[in-house]
Order: sequence, then C-alpha cells, then structure tokens
Amino acid sequence: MERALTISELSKAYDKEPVLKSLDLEVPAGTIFGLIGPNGAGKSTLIGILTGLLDYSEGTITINGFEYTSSNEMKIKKSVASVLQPPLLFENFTSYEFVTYVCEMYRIDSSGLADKINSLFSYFEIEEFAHVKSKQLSSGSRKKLAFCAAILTNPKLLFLDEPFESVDVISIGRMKSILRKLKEKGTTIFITSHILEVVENLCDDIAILHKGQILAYLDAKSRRELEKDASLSEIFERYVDVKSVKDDLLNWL
Ligand SMILES: Nc1ncnc2c1ncn2[C@@H]1O[C@H](COP(=O)(O)OP(=O)(O)OP(=O)(O)O)[C@@H](O)[C@H]1O
Repeated sequence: MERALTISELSKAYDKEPVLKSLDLEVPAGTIFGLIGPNGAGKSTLIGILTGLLDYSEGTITINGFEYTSSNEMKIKKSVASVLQPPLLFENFTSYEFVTYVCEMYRIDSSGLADKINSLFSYFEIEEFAHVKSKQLSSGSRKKLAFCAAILTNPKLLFLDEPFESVDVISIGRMKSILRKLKEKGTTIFITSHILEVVENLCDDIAILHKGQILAYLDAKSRRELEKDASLSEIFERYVDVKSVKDDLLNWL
C-alpha cells in the first residue's frame, strides 16, 4: 500500500531531555490516521517536526514520496497543510484576509475562491467574524478558521493537532463530515488526540504514542479483533501503564 508518511528512527530532545526516541511510523495514503497518547507523550512535538516548525536530531522523514531534505522542503510544504494546537493565525488579519493570504501562499486558483470561503464560513457559523481580526476570536472560532484555511489549500496530507479541542459538538460533527469527504477524495489525514472517543469512530489506523515511542500500531484488522471485547480506552490502558491512584487521595474534598 502507498505511504503518505514514513518516519524512521526519529529522535528529538529538548535541552538534552529525549522526547521522541528512535520513532518509526508509517501512515497509509488516503486514510484517516489517529495518533493517540497521554499528555506529554510527544504528539505536538512530532507534528511540529512534520510541519517543519521544529528541528530534530536524528532520523528520516518521507512525506508524499519526498524525503524531508532542504531541497525537497518546498515540494513537501506545497502538498501539506496543518491545524496546530494552538492554531497559528496572523493576529492582525481579519478571518477573510487570513484565509485568502494562505490561499495566495499556496497559489490556489482565485476563481470561485470567494464563494468557497463564504460557504465554509457559513458552514462553521463564523461568517459574522469574516471582517473581525483573528486576535478577537474565541478559541473555538480560531480553530475553525485555521481548519477552513487548511482545507482550502487542497492538501494531499493534512496534519491536525487536537483539531476538536475548544470546538462545539455541532462544529465537530461538521469537521468530521468534511474529513470523511476529503478521505473519499484521496487526502490523507493525520490527527493527534488525547481524547479517544474523538478518534475511535473517525480514524482507520491508530497508533499509541507514549513517552516518545510508538507502543502499538492498530490497523483495521487488529482494531476489529481487539475492539470485539474492549473499548479503545480499555485497549489504551493495556498499553499505557496507567498509574493507579488511591481512592482516598482526595478525601479532603
Ligand atoms: N519547547 C519545549 N521545551 C522543553 N520541553 C518541551 C517543549 N515542548 C514540549 N516539551 C516537553 O516535551 C514533552 C512532549 O510534549 P508534547 O507537547 O509534544 O506532548 P503532547 O503529547 O502533545 O502533550 P499534550 O497532549 O499534553 O498536548 C513533554 O514532556 C513536554 O514537557
């Protein structure tokens, strides 16, 4: 099967403190892939590296067929979009200016673009903020705006770091519906989350990241097998050594 992303022996440290430890991962093209892991597992660090915002000490990364090297960087960036946590916006741009600027950077055909932007803003009920500066938006609206900009660039691979955090349930449903449509069109979607329910019914393959290492890779077949008698959260607990806490710890409450 074609791979949208191949990572081998990737290592990253902050101030000599290892965060990603010789990590290997392959993501099949045209699927919705979920990377789950507890707080501090290294999910955002990995997305930061994959989107070119953070450097790394060792390893190789291949995205959409191109190995991540300085000579391939622009080719890769053109085919990739991301929604980070927190989302990166231009604070003094209005919502409309932000998405049009992003589309210009990606050299997206401007014909019909205004209609697409307006329909997306209406779909996510942020049309009233079209001419409001990003810095004045609520955190949910910021997330939705970053999402709109990312999908307008027609990425082959879309990175979403905690995409549903701060977003209301109605909009989460709408985002998921767009993601399923994008998958049908062949886009690969890479989602990180620490909320298992979010990825459970959306993602195809799921990998569990813990302390900078992939503890388990659950493809559709192994998920079907495991999920026969356990929820994803029970499976997660089997892999991640969840520390038990004493019941009486909070007796003072
Ligand atoms: N800029 C930084 N400098 C030093 N340490 C950092 C930095 N950013 C993250 N870390 C540390 O790296 C580890 C991984 O953090 P990261 O944010 O990648 O995890 P995460 O899985 O995304 O967590 P969460 O689910 O809480 O967002 C944590 O121990 C964190 O404290």
